Amino acid sequence: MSEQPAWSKEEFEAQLRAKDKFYHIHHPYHVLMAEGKLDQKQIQGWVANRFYYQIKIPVKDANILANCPDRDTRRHWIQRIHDHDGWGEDAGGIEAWTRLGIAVGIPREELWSLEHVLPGVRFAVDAYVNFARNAPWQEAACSSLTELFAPTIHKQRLAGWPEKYPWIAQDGLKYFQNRVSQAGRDVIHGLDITLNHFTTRPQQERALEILQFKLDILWTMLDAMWLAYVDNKPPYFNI
Ligand SMILES: O=C(O)c1cc(C(=O)O)c2c(n1)C(=O)C(=O)c1cc(C(=O)O)[nH]c1-2
Repeated sequence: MSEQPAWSKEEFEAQLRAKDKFYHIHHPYHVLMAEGKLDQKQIQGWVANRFYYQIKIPVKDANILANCPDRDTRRHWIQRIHDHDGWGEDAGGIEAWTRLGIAVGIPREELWSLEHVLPGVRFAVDAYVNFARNAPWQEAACSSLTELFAPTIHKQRLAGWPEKYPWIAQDGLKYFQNRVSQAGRDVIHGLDITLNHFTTRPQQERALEILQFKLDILWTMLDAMWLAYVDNKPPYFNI
């Protein structure tokens, strides 16, 4: 069978964007969160587990930099590390997430101890870091494209939480505020790399698989949290 013709860049981008139906915004844990139906323990569980994702994102990006021989790309990509680790006066996203933790009632030391991180969440996040370490840098860049869908989810929290979770101090939501513009900027660069690197139809289909892999990571993190904090069945609960 002969190879299918490549999609145009517009069609390829549309195929990538069509993956939004698998975004974790549709996961039942997220749906409950958006509806204001999570209790404090369940919000805390999410914040404490997502912290592991937050601290690994710059490690993931450092792996992409380490694999990338193109200076111009590195000059752009390094911004992501500054966004999370902080730079100069800006304390960065990890610190903003720590403030979110404090706002939901998790002391800084407790959050940073990682004591609440579930094995399933750790495995999923580590799979993302390992992928970035081992894959060609363009594939790793492509895997960040779930950020196409992230501004919507951050805006949903900013719009809904003050009314649905009035016990969370407004200061805690700053992380989401910062990410709306940062994610928008990241996506322009990530999309540019992806649309120009994956040019044949099999390569474009490979890009869709990579994006699905990343969607699976985000979804699987929430599966682990659902079992632990909604079904009250954390690992070894029955021993
Ligand atoms: O809160 C979210 O739902 C969400 C999702 C994602 C994502 O889609 O990967 C990211 C973020 N937040 C985020 O804050 C963030 O910094 C980020 C970086 C990346 C990435 O893959 O490089 N994804 C995301």
